[in-house]
Amino acid sequence: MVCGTANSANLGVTVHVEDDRVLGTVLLDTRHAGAPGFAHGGALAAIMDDLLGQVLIPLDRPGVTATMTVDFHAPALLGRTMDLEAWCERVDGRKLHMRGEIRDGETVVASGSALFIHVDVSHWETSGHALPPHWAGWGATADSKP
Ligand SMILES: CCCCCCCCCCCC(=O)SCCNC(=O)CCNC(=O)[C@H](O)C(C)(C)COP(=O)(O)OP(=O)(O)OC[C@H]1O[C@@H](n2cnc3c(N)ncnc32)[C@H](O)[C@@H]1OP(=O)(O)O
Repeated sequence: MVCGTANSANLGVTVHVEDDRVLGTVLLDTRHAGAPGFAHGGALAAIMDDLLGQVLIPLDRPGVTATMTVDFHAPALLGRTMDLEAWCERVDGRKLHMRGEIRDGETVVASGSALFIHVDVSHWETSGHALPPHWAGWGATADSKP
């Protein structure tokens, strides 16, 4: 619902990995409004959750959000391309401490911190839906990492 290109109702987030960081952009419009002209905080929170979750890829650890805090520092205007950045601050066993920012130019519009928990890929098999083929073996070597 945030970045999936197969979903025409996605929020239009695009991301890529550079070294151990996730960088990206998003351009919100009237579909994502809270107050007129301003992005809904829930849309920003969804973007933050997904952005922080993308850090699982360079970490090579499958995981899920256990808890997340989003601080809203400045109003997010619709119709502006905002920059996204996220990284892993600390790994403590299965606990993955993620941080990220949504910025409009030099202004940090929102910052986020989350605890993700490293899970086995089998965590998602309980839904009965097929997993993406490229998830097979994901994180198999993660436990041997520092
Ligand atoms: C190509 C790929 C693309 C991938 C790109 C993906 C992008 C999308 C990202 C979206 C991410 C999501 O929205 S994920 C969807 C939303 N999240 C969920 O559905 C998660 C639902 N919750 C759970 O399934 C479970 O509660 C888990 C897995 C989080 C934890 O259960 P568990 O495995 O049994 O582990 P458990 O023993 O309870 O907890 C392990 C340790 O974490 C701590 N812990 C657990 N929960 C919390 C918590 N809320 N706050 C503080 N601490 C916590 C425990 O105290 C414990 O610490 P200690 O005693 O060891 O010290």
